[in-house]
Amino acid sequence: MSVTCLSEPAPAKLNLALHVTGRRTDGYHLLDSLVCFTSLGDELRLSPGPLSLSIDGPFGDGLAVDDDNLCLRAARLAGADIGICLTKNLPVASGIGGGSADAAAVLRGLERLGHALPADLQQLGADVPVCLASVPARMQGIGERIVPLPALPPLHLVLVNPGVALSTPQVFAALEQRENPALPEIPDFAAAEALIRWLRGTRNDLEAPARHLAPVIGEVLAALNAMGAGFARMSGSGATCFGIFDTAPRAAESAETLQRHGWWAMATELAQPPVPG
Ligand SMILES: C[C@](O)(CO)[C@H](O)COP(=O)(O)OP(=O)(O)OC[C@H]1O[C@@H](n2ccc(N)nc2=O)[C@H](O)[C@@H]1O
Ligand SMILES: Nc1ncnc2c1ncn2[C@@H]1O[C@H](COP(=O)(O)OP(=O)(O)OP(=O)(O)O)[C@@H](O)[C@H]1O
Repeated sequence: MSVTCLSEPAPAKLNLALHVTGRRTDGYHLLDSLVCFTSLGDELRLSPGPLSLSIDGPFGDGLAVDDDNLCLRAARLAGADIGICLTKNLPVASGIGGGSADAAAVLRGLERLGHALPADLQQLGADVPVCLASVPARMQGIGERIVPLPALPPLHLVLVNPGVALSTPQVFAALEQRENPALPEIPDFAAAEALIRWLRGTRNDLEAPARHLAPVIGEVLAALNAMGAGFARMSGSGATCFGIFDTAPRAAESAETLQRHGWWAMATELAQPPVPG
């Protein structure tokens, strides 16, 4: 029997804009979000079964290898016996979709090995459908309505996490205004400047409740602006924030400076679209 091992990247998810537009009767919130993915992310390797998980990487110690791990839940949902190695490069519970990205990467890998995708992906997490696509997209509903967008212009990004884990349900619970306007129409952006102009007319509605729970987020945003970011905002339910810089060297230099605060700060770019086949 041939032994097949494969690797699958799990890019970090960024909510460039995130509007909360309502709430369903089951308590889930309706969202309207411009989502993109970065070349920085976790890494998954799949090898023939039985079902198992090992975790390494800079944030591996913060994540228990238990049955609830989203990698194992994804494999069980797909009915697959598979050995999974996860290199955890992204901080846990940090608003950049680490768990959802990992689950989606396991499902993408299993699909390459001939497994069918499970029907109800959202039982793994609201962000799993958009992470499965891992391309720039408008995300609506509670995360199930995904409209892929034309490629975004190149962005020189810095991601900063101050080391405070935020619980997504707690951030949603602390939201004061649940019915906000939808995103303005999303044009085809010719350059980063046009995207930044558009972003200035949008919000992350979860930023205020997250800052209430973790005031250090305000310090992170101020530090990104002080470093010369053309735009800075929190992603998802926080606490990770992103800054958009003019050039890759300025992003790299800013990340290095921000690390001196004791924060996780990484320069990155938008993920390249997956190569078909
Ligand atoms: C805030 C976002 O990061 C934006 O991309 C996501 O919507 C969160 O996605 P996620 O972490 O995959 O979220 P889940 O694990 O499905 O949900 C965690 C909890 O967040 C709240 N939740 C999540 C998504 C959503 N549309 N409305 C919600 O109210 C619910 O209390 C839910 O129990
Ligand atoms: N493989 C995984 N990676 C990260 N978290 C996981 C994983 N499996 C289970 N979890 C659990 O999921 C919870 C959310 O973690 P995650 O890193 O996905 O949050 P997040 O970045 O805030 O996600 P989102 O941006 O989708 O809200 C954590 O409490 C963690 O214990």
